[in-house]
Amino acid sequence: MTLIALDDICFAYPGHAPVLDGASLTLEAGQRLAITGPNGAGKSTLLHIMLGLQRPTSGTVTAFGQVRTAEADFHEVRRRVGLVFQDADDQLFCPTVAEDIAFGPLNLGKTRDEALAIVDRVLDDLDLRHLKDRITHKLSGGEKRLVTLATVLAMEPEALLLDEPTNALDTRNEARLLEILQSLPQAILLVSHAPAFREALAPDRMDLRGGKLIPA
Ligand SMILES: Nc1ncnc2c1ncn2[C@@H]1O[C@H](COP(=O)(O)OP(=O)(O)OP(=O)(O)O)[C@@H](O)[C@H]1O
Repeated sequence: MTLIALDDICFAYPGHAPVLDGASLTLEAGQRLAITGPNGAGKSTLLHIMLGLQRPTSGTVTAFGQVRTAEADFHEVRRRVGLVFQDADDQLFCPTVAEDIAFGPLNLGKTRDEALAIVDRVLDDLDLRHLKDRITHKLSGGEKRLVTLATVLAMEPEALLLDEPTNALDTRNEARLLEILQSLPQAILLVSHAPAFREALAPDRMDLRGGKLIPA
């Protein structure tokens, strides 16, 4: 089953040369797909387009069987697809780790008790219980990355878009993250410059060059 399809996507930031020039891909349920390409190729932009954070100048975004164009179309997509941003500081904005993780479930209409149970479960799953009451902005870079993943998993998404998830992780935490991600049932679209991590998690790979995606 196709979860997300990009068809012939073109995109330029206002006043700049095109970043995407006919990029197409599909993400199937359970698939692990890596996107590679040089710095500035447009990989993060592509992930943002999938969630409607940027709108293509032409081309089609289809998610869960429906073409998505207007802002309202993307609300459901953002509920069902979790994005781990390249920069953790773009994602963490509550005073404590527990509040940051509870934020998504509360927004989805869970009660306070339900949200707190989810916080405990996700922190246990990721072996991060010790961070629960920490002040988010005082975490180390690596701790922030792992908490970011926790905030996304708390939403129980059907697919994960991971933008450089190993950034700021030491070797031990990179290995732990790999183990955690390998154990998840969700489809994963991975943008990563770390070849060993990428190959271990996502055997299928597309290369973004000249604004197009080419099977690699
Ligand atoms: N808000 C913006 N306004 C103008 N240009 C932008 C904006 N955001 C990104 N860009 C430019 O668009 C291009 C694609 O950026 P993007 O972050 O998608 O690339 P990337 O492939 O993810 O790069 P990296 O591997 O370095 O993270 C780059 O040239 C970048 O400088």
